[in-house]
Amino acid sequence: MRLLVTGREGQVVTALKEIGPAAGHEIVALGRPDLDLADAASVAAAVERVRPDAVISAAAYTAVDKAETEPDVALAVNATGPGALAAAAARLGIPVVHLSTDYVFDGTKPTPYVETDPVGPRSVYGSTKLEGERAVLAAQPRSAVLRTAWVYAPFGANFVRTMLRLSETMDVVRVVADQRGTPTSAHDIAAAVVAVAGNLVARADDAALAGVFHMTGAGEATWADFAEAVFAGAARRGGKAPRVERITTAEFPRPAPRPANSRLDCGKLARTHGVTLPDWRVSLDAVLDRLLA
Ligand SMILES: NC(=O)C1=CN([C@@H]2O[C@H](COP(=O)(O)OP(=O)(O)OC[C@H]3O[C@@H](n4cnc5c(N)ncnc54)[C@H](OP(=O)(O)O)[C@@H]3O)[C@@H](O)[C@H]2O)C=CC1
Ligand SMILES: Cc1cn([C@H]2C[C@H](O)[C@@H](COP(=O)(O)OP(=O)(O)O[C@H]3O[C@@H](C)C(=O)[C@@H](O)[C@H]3O)O2)c(=O)[nH]c1=O
Ligand SMILES: [Mg+2]
Repeated sequence: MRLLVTGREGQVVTALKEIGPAAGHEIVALGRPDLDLADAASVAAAVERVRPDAVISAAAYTAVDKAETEPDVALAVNATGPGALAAAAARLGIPVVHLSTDYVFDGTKPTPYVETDPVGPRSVYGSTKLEGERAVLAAQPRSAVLRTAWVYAPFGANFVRTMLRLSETMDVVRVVADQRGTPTSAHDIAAAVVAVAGNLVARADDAALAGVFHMTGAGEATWADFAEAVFAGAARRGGKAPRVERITTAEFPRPAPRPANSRLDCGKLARTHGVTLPDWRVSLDAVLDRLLA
């Protein structure tokens, strides 16, 4: 397949550029200024120029706290732009795989979220991503919206690299222990996105392949558990392992609220697309190997 991916340096787009060609796929990654999600005309022109087999909507305004003071930019990038992307895909008759987030939920459910649970975003980032889901599915119903969470990679801005950076100078790192979710590797996402796109292209008449799906690593953790696993992995490779001080969300105030429960039930994706992501601890090990080898 020839896949047009939005963004150039993001975690998921970079992982797609790494794994796509080896699997026989051409990855055309386009970002600003050639494809600017805040400029709908540039988005449509890019899709028409590349004429891909499917579009992967991986770019987003992901700075969760900064979005609180830039709601207009976040809405343009996370919703209006993806809507224009999906409209252009619909005109060419090609499917869209669009990435979304656990932050569409309020986090009050005591058990993992399923796709039919009511949404209730508590942040500008979450509400603009929800608008993006709706814009994509309205413009091109033959789309798969994949909600993932807690994404990390050997590159880019993510929690694993933040923790390793803090470990250089700190003996104790304070990390919230009352938000629960599942870390998800960008490379696992990339492989899953290719599989889902392949299904949508190969079985264009199968409406069950479209819609909203949850897609995270397997297992669960708090951010404090995640930090401890990063430090334990660093220690096994001869690096520094600060102590994690487990704190509450109230003890770590930030502009945007985060959901207390970010766990996503991924059964629908497994049943419909045959896609299951590995346990988060296994994938973390592979990323630490690359970062600390
Ligand atoms: N990071 C996470 O923890 C999570 C992410 N997601 C979702 O997964 C997807 C991938 O996230 P991730 O790879 O981590 O994202 P990153 O934050 O690593 O990268 C964001 C990407 O978006 C691009 N971008 C930002 N603004 C624009 C714009 N105006 N026009 C075109 N491109 C733009 C950036 O471009 P450039 O390369 O030029 O800077 C970059 O490639 C996103 O949809 C995100 O909402 C969901 C759950 C968790
Ligand atoms: C750096 C740091 C963070 N934290 C907490 C804050 C927060 O609750 C949690 C994670 O911090 P982050 O800044 O990585 O969180 P955040 O940017 O909110 O991560 C989110 O990004 C968006 C794009 C998503 O879609 C989500 O799935 C999620 O991955 O850890 C600590 O407790 N101690 C620390 O030293
Ligand atoms: Mg962040």
